[in-house]
Amino acid sequence: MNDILVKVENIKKYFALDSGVMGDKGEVVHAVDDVSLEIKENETLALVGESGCGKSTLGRLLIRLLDPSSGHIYYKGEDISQYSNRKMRKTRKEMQIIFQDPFASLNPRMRIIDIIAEPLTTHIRMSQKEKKQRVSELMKLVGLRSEYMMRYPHMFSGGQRQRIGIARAIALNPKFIVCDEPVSALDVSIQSQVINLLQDLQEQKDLTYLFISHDLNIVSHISDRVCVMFLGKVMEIGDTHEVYEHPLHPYTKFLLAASPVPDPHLRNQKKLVLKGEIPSPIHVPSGCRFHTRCPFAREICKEKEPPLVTREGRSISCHFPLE
Ligand SMILES: Nc1ncnc2c1ncn2[C@@H]1O[C@H](COP(=O)(O)OP(=O)(O)OP(=O)(O)O)[C@@H](O)[C@H]1O
Repeated sequence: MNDILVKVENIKKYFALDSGVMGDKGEVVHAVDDVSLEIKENETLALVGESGCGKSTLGRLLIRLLDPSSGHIYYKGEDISQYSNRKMRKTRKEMQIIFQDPFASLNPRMRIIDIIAEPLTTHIRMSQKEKKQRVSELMKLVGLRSEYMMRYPHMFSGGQRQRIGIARAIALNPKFIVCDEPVSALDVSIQSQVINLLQDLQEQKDLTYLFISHDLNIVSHISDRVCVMFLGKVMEIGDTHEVYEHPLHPYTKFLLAASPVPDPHLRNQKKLVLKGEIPSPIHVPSGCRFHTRCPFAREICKEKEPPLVTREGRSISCHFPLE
């Protein structure tokens, strides 16, 4: 427990947009902009922030579904950021992803047995009997009846499809799973069942999760620590309950205040109203990139980017943290 499983150092992902029609210089989206963080073995680190702040891009970078523009990614202490596809093969078995949309992420023309067994058959040679056996075990593990393995995805509900996605993700006994908004496409009544399943599997199989979510209630329920991102950058990281009770970054406080939190103690927190719109990740503001929206911004915030400073397990990037 508490060994570092995944670590990123100064990771960046910039997307170059196509050049304009007049042949002018193409613009660059700063999707992930110099992020450093660690994920401990067996923990759930939640990644939160408004739409477009770079959560999915960061999740995909960590498991090398995307190549970083610069920076380093370490898995079990090894720098995998420049690994070739061939070299990634072994590591990739230990890293999986669960996607948001269980309708789009399952091939409608494939039977469930083939969907779940896909990662197995690409990595391991197995007979049809062994495949059936393993898929049957996996289906039981995620609460599905194995008699349904010859059916197609359209014959299942959203929650069941997400269970199929989860069975596929755990087929190779991974250690690290990026859960990218795994329940946000599901009915609220189904969400907690899938969350409980993820928690049970984590316990049984010693899994480590990066849990990407918009829903701060779910995050408070499932995560050990939370990382708050804004415009490609980390604003705050810390123990989830401590961050929820005493947010130190004005942006974290805003996110919590804007979210319907059932805890009456948190509900009474003073509301914080942000100015303006989220700036463009193409034209990132100078200094602290949050300054154009921050009600507490002063002159230095416009000029100097605050470093991410860690004290007593809490990291924060702000010139004037809240008391
Ligand atoms: N392939 C791409 N090409 C160009 N821009 C991209 C690409 N992928 C992502 N982006 C941009 O990078 C930024 C970060 O996107 P990302 O999907 O990582 O954010 P997010 O926080 O996961 O958002 P959401 O919660 O809406 O999924 C956005 O501005 C997005 O438009």
